[in-house]
Amino acid sequence: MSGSISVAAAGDTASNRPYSLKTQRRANGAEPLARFGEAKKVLGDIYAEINTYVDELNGFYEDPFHSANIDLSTEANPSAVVKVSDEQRKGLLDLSASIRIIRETFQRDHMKVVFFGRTSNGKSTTINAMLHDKVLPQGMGHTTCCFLQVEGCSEAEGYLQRDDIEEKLPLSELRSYGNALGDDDRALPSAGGYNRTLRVFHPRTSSDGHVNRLLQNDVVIVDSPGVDVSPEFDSWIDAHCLDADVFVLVSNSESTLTNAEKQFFHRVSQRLSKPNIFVLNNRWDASASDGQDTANMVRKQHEQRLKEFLVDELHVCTEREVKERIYFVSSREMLEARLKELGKQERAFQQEYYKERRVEFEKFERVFEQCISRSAIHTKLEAHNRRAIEIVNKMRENCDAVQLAMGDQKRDRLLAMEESASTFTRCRENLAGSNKLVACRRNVCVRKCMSRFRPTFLRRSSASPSSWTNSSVRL
Ligand SMILES: Nc1nc2c(ncn2[C@@H]2O[C@H](COP(=O)(O)OP(=O)(O)OP(=O)(O)O)[C@@H](O)[C@H]2O)c(=O)[nH]1
Repeated sequence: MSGSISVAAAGDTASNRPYSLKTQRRANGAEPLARFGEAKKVLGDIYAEINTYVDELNGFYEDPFHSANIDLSTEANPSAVVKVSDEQRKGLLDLSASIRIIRETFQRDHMKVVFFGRTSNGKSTTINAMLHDKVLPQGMGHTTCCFLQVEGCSEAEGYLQRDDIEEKLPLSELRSYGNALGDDDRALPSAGGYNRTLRVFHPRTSSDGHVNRLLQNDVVIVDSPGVDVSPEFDSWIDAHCLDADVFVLVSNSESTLTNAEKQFFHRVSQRLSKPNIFVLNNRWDASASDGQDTANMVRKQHEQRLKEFLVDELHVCTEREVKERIYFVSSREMLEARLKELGKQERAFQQEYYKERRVEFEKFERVFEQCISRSAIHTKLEAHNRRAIEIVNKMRENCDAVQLAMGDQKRDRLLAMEESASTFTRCRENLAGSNKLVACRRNVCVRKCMSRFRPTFLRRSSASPSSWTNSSVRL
């Protein structure tokens, strides 16, 4: 999948496409996570532009003559003025409503990764290592008691939000609400079991100016209660996984995958088509004490079993792809090293061969970032891209229908005008004929009058005028 987003219509050449993400990415050398934001921005611009056209068209449909600077006050019969049909106007209003909803929806779109695994395998520690900060509570025993969803916020101070109340809670209460080992009874799963969500809003940029790359780039990270604490897999998947782009199974490299972990991912792969699953064999620092040979044998055994699980059982990746999906890491070492580098702690836990594990953790992060960005663009933004093309096509159909209807109306009017013109010509000819007839009749009449009254007139006119007074002319 290229990640190239374009609403250019078929037939457009690559050179005249205004929105080629590939070109933009090449120009600014953007890293994988940034591509999602770029794609989102480009789509936002596209939808804003489409919206302008829809508004403009709407203005025209409402009052076509105003748009064309035609003064209707001089129109003899305004009710006969050409109008856009209700159907087309409604069609356009519907498009406008869809654009508004899509713009609102995709502003909320993000890249989402969900971490699963058995209690104490190190899910929270891994998330903290990836965030370069101790955001989530971590520790021995069963700690995470509900789904903790970490998101970026622009505020300087982070906050919490429960799924049942809107009120923002201070970040300092995370231990009370999200941690089964909390020191009071406010831990979340009172109703709704482990399926509850506590949203953890963490500043994208910390007070010391450190930019959190994942949160900065719209990545939402979900930590889950251990898969061994509850069998509510289906409801977990429905509530938290249907929009997930990537799943990370944090397993314990000191043991083997448990049935609960396998079952969970069987359910996931049944409900989602080809989910992107990464497996982190965590606590790999423990292998350092066993010597390299033993570590290599254990690693091979894990790799073989995990390959069978992902490729042969779940069918979620190929034999080639699986190499990029399995990692042997120590999240604790990684977290502590990063905290030390940021000056947040003095000493860092490190075992022999730490550097190899660090390289592997960083490789996981790189591949993970490429995968989540590609998946989110593909599943989330491409749907909006397709919808944008649909909307443009519908607008075009709508305009075509209006143009056709107006063409029909114009033709009818031309026909009516031609008919009126020929009636007018006929009337003028009739009038000219009538004038001739009247003139002719008048002449006949005059002649008749003359022939009848002329002798009398001449006779009288030859007599003296005094004789006229006592006599009258009889007609
Ligand atoms: N040695 C070692 N310890 C680790 C590693 N990762 C995590 N731990 C420790 O394991 C304990 C449990 O880690 P968490 O991150 O809380 O485990 P979790 O999977 O989130 O556990 P729950 O929240 O209870 O489900 C903590 O004491 C961590 O310090 C690791 O890579 N190596």
